Amino acid sequence: MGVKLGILGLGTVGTGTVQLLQDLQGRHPLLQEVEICRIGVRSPNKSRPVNLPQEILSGDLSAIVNDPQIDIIVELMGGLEPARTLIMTAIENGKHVVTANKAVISRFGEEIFTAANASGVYVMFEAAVAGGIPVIKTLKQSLSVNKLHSIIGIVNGTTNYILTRMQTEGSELEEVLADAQRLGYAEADPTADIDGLDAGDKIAILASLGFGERINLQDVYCEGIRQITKTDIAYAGKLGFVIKLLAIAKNQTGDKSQLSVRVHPTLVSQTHPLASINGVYNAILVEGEPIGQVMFFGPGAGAGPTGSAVCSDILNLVATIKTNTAQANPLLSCRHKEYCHIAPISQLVTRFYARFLTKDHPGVIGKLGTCFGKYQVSLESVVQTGFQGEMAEIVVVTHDVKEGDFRQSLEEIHTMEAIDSIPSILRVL
Ligand SMILES: NC(=O)c1ccc[n+]([C@@H]2O[C@H](COP(=O)([O-])OP(=O)(O)OC[C@H]3O[C@@H](n4cnc5c(N)ncnc54)[C@H](OP(=O)(O)O)[C@@H]3O)[C@@H](O)[C@H]2O)c1
Ligand SMILES: N[C@@H](CCO)C(=O)O
Ligand code: NA
Repeated sequence: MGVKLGILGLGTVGTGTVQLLQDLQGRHPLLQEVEICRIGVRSPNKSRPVNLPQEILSGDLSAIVNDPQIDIIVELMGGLEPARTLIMTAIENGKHVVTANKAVISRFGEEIFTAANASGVYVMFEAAVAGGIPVIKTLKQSLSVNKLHSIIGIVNGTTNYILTRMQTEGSELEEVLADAQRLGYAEADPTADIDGLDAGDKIAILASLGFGERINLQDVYCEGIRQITKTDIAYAGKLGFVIKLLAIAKNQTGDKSQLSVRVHPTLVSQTHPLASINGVYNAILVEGEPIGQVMFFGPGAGAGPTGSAVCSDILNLVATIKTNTAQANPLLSCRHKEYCHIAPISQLVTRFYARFLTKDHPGVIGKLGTCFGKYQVSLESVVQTGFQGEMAEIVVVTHDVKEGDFRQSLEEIHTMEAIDSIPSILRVL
């Protein structure tokens, strides 16, 4: 007997998944057991780039998750609702679930995985983070024998594409964004990508797998790339850095009480392995004991790569169904019980880059230095190269400092007569 799939959504990822399942030569033989039974879409009569019997397509998604014949529901529609309710119904009906939906998993993980464990089914989500890069199963299985120190990723292709082009062309964000939308790399509403929210969902998922407990999405600090200018990219370059939107989960103390989970644009040394990840590509650098550093690189989106991730989950489920064991496989099910304590961003210890516009008075750099000293901010470098109109431009890079102390020093600096403005404050890896 074949394993029967009900697929919800036949857009970019759904199409990539169906195309892979329709072309089985040279792939794992277990995929031959898979039978695409029903596909739910919004507009069943729309023309599609895949050949399917018309009767398979339906606009009644609820009927699919309630169909007793279906073994696995593959949710590839996106959005919070009705995706969440359909996933929950599928689980209650004893069906395994595969989803690419990072938004649903990062927000409703507790409800979904608790229900799945109670129903004795698995919810798989390899496609939800970094598309085709097999990072979910790797963190859950291969790397889970390590004690992790950090997970640092470029997990949003749209912003990496924009930052890469700003860097190579010396352009401003708006120009590149408009072009990226025209080329179909950025969505019509790019908010979730540009403001770091998509990367926030993804690092919440990776952190929960890497550090063994649930993450409350509200605790994840998210800062996007809207404020990045070509001026900062140029200064960063002169100082030996590139600017990347990094998603970081880091255990600052080793006892999980100081886990920091955050997304923000970051100055990355040009010699760091993540500095050379350009365009729409994703990469994730994991550091743990005893493995040391391991990095995954590849396509984070697109029909083929994401379809590959979805089908790898389907393959795992087919193998499980075919082995017919009543025991839950702890490497496939969710083991989380508690929520992680996440340190507030004010407790973060990091280096900073800051750019000041000041009056061109004697002694300004000295006054800045004195104020920094008062708040334990030690400077690694100070550069004054340019002018913006009448204003002198001063760029500093600090040594490691507690974010709360640094922000306090900036509050005082803001009140100085010689300081016009502080156009940018960025963290340095
Ligand atoms: N695109 C990527 O490269 C990528 C990468 C990683 C993860 N993901 C995730 O994969 C999921 C799907 O993304 P996608 O890019 O494939 O989306 P998409 O191209 O917009 O396709 C969505 C599909 O779902 C159907 N659909 C949406 N809402 C529906 C509703 N309320 N009722 C019935 N059908 C509905 C649409 O039907 P119609 O075709 O009839 O409109 C369409 O077939 C999302 O969770 C996304 O975050 C995408
Ligand atoms: N919008 C996402 C797609 C993959 O989740 C990105 O740009 O990486
Ligand atoms: Na993946």
